[in-house]
Amino acid sequence: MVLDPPLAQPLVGRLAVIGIGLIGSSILRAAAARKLAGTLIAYDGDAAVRARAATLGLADLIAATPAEAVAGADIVILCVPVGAMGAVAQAIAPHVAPGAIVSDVGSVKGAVLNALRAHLPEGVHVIPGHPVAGTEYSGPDAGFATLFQNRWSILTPPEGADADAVARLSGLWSAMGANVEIMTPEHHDLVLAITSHVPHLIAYNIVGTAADLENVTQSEVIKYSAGGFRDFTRIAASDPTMWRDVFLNNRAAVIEVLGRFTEDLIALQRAIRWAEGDKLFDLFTRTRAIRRSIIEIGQETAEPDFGRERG
Ligand SMILES: NC(=O)C1=CN([C@@H]2O[C@H](COP(=O)(O)OP(=O)(O)OC[C@H]3O[C@@H](n4cnc5c(N)ncnc54)[C@H](O)[C@@H]3O)[C@@H](O)[C@H]2O)C=CC1
Ligand SMILES: O=C(O)C(=O)Cc1ccc(O)cc1
Repeated sequence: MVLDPPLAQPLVGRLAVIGIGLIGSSILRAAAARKLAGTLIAYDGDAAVRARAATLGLADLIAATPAEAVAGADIVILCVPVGAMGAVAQAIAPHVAPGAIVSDVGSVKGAVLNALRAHLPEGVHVIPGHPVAGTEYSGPDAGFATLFQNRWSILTPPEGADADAVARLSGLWSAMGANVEIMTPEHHDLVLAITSHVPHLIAYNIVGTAADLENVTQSEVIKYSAGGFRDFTRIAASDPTMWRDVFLNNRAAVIEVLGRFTEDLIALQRAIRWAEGDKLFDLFTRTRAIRRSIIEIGQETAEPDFGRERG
């Protein structure tokens, strides 16, 4: 996958990224590759990450404090775990210029909007966002410039948000290759509960169950793990802090979806008990069609290659 060529004129004067992990470093790489900002500034709470980001040349300036990072910034994007958004918003609040945009990339939107609005002053445009793109890897080395190419980036502006600010943020994501969609935080959190959060929970659960069984079967779980289980282990290798925070901050939607999921699972269990092959066959036929339609609209490659496609 290739990025479009650099812009003749940057879209943003100063772009500040707080949290230089997988997503933050991918934004920095994409913005640098396409010259989307006059100046790129980055800050991370971990000194070792700041040092690594400097070695990798990820920004024009690696700030020593959150205050230094956001001073004079036109757009600030918080790329920290969902549970850390409030503390970062509080730390930057006195230093963000009026009229600046503060956004984020968190996987949950309702709780993050509340956390940001609780701390940031009125004159700052709070426009939460979520690029629906990632891998099971973390840290500044894991990012890559093409991560957002042909992926959705969802913005969840609060009611009455400044239309020009939303357009500027949307333009930045488009320039990084993303397709931008706008929705309410509540809708986002319900949709992502079924498409991302509960699937991750299922992966964590099945790998945990298999690991417990392994005590009984003495390594056979690993030895004979076929394609399906291996795919689950990839997802279950995702960052524990990030995913703990996702579940703690999207509890209502996850519990709602889990309720539906367990009902459907029990129905499958019953079909197996009573040897109702038609029921199983019908469901598997429907789900196969869903997978094929996802491939057709280009949101997935036939062979997943997350994390291998660095550029
Ligand atoms: N990993 C993924 O596939 C995706 C993650 N997201 C969201 O992006 C956000 C970041 O995730 P990743 O980049 O994967 O995580 P990461 O673990 O790679 O990076 C997070 C960085 O934030 C820093 N950090 C933590 N607390 C901080 C604080 N209080 N102040 C300053 N820096 C702090 C950490 O030191 C770390 O370098 C999360 O909110 C996550 O929900 C969104 C889409 C995909
Ligand atoms: O690695 C995968 O399969 C993912 O699902 C990545 C991912 C993780 C969290 C998000 O909020 C969005 C994308």
